[in-house]
Amino acid sequence: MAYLELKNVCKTYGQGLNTTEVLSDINLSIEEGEFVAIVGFTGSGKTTLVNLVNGLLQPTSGEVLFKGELVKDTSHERGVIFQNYSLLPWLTVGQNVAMAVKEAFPKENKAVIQKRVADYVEMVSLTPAMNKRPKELSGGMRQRVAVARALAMNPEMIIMDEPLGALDALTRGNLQDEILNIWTKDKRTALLITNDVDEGIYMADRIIPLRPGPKATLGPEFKIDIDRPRDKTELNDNAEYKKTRNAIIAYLMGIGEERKAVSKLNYELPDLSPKSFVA
Ligand SMILES: Nc1ncnc2c1ncn2[C@@H]1O[C@H](COP(=O)(O)OP(=O)(O)OP(=O)(O)O)[C@@H](O)[C@H]1O
Repeated sequence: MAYLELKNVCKTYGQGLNTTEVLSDINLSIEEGEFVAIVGFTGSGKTTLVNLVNGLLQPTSGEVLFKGELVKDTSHERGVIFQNYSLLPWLTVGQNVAMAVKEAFPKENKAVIQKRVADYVEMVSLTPAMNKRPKELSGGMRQRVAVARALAMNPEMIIMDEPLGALDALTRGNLQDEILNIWTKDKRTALLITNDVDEGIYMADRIIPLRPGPKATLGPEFKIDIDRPRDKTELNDNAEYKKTRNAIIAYLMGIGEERKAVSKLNYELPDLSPKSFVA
């Protein structure tokens, strides 16, 4: 049995003449312990997909199953790191993280909760900002609080909706490593939505493109056959990395060209710029 399974999932917004089928016939199967990345075009329905997996949205048709059960609601078994950091503005950094930890561990005593909060705030290097409110933080700092908050809840499955997009390269690299550490150490399952092909190759076991909508659907999967732990500095010279990256980019560029030929809409490609990783 797959750990997470999407079977023929379609999602439509609007009614009558204003109906748009955003996602069409999505089939996805993720095994326990896997790390899967979905690379998608801007506006293709990535957040809709995350919300279906998370339980915030229900499919118009088809099924989303988590450990064999229909996903009907959100659950802290599936922790989501959203791209828009969604912190409570009247709570400090520590209080924002503590609220989530208390929800996930309602029976734990105050000292255990405080220790967990301190550990995760430290993990994202925000201990000096522990007592600050979101409006006193930069966008990147807020995003780091959102990462700490989601991971501190110890979710069985980590779902990430372009979580690191707003961050500078160094912070982004550090958080990628922290997320990978937690995924490895705690044997988690992860679904990463990203527009950064290199981030997908560095982190995932498989990359699956989400073709642009309307009626976005998943493309063929690309397996990332590179041993772990992966070394960012060595990746640039790794033949498998180059081969996989080229294949994914050729596929995405092909879709871009195909779409341009049939539509005047300008689709924004995922980030394909050549990259040197920051060690
Ligand atoms: N609640 C809604 N009602 C109507 N249309 C919606 C709703 N939510 C999203 N859409 C539309 O569905 C499409 C996909 O949106 P979604 O946010 O899932 O895409 P995305 O790939 O996450 O976008 P981005 O890359 O900009 O974050 C867009 O055209 C959007 O306008």
